[in-house]
Amino acid sequence: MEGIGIGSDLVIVESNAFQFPSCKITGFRHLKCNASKMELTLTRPDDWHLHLRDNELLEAVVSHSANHFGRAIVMPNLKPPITTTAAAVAYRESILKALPANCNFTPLMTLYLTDSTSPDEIKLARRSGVIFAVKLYPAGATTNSQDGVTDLFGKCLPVLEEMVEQNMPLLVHGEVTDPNVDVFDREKVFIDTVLQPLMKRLPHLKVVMEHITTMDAVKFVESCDDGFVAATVTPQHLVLNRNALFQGGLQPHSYCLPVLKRETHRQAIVSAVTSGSKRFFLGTDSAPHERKKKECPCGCAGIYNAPVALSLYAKIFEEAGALDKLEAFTSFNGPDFYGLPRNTSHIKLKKTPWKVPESYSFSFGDIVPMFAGETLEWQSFCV
Ligand SMILES: NC(=O)N[C@@H](CC(=O)O)C(=O)O
Ligand SMILES: [Zn+2]
Ligand SMILES: [Zn+2]
Repeated sequence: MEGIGIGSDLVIVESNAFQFPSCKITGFRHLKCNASKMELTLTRPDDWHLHLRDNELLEAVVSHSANHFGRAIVMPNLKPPITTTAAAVAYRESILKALPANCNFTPLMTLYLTDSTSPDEIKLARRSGVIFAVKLYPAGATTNSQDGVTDLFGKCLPVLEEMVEQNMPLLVHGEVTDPNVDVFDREKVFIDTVLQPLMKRLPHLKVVMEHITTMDAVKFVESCDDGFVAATVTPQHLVLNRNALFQGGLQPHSYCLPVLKRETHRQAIVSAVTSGSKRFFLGTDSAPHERKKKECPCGCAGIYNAPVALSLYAKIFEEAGALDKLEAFTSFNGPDFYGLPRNTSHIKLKKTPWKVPESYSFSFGDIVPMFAGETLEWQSFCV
């Protein structure tokens, strides 16, 4: 086979097999290389966990997601939360209104589960055609979760049974709220005390463990029956460990929930997503809060990563020598799990350094993105 040398670290060979220093990618049809740049063409990704907020914040942030993602599962933790089909339909309208012109972005709506959600509401949601999942926030677990569920097995079983009937996935913020449980152990304890019993009781309930942070979550997801349990993974839980919270001082813009964990957990999550398993897919959990609500004595949890997410996912897959598995993670595994068609349009990722803005300014204040002011290697472009 004849190879074209293009610098010290990359070689193209005519058989469509590429040699990387640490890996070999074969038959990856979209990878194009030239002397100094690497360029990937990917089926347009979707974001299976996104906070778009409402009003001026919605208008401020929506284009950062809509420019690069085809669809997004939109979280319902507004004030007040989106607990009814009617509210979700109205919220969807306001998202569509806030979109930039000529933008092909579809919000996939969710319902916020409460102790009093009725099985009829699930039927209505399914019939609406615009609601694709129901979100479980244990009451008090995270931002705007005060109206969440206090007793899943005691209060919500009829609703969960109806969700099985309707093939409606349950999305979980998987942390217990017991103040006696160490904050770093809350995901593991949730798996042991809620998710394991739930899957025993309702093995045909579709569940997405959102924003997983531990090797315990990886093991749990991998141990479940195929097609019923999956997980979303954020950029921050792939690129940062808990040291980032204290790097040179307290770092509010690295604070999210579930909180970052130790390095061994980060490595387990990287291995899981770059293994090519279909059970893991892209969910940014991009969660914008105004700067003054992050940089204050009691800062909100949530990282605004929409502008940098694709860049960081590409970096992780590249470092793992698994760029050939990136497209399944960003663009195939999610729609396949939800039973939706894959997108047909494409985006490009180019290895071209760019500087993340220090902040984004709006009339109401500013928002600081993840890795503000830093230089990242991959950039995404619409095609
Ligand atoms: N992830 C976060 O830290 N915050 C999210 C809520 C959530 O996803 O838990 C938010 O809405 O701000
Ligand atoms: Zn959450
Ligand atoms: Zn979230």
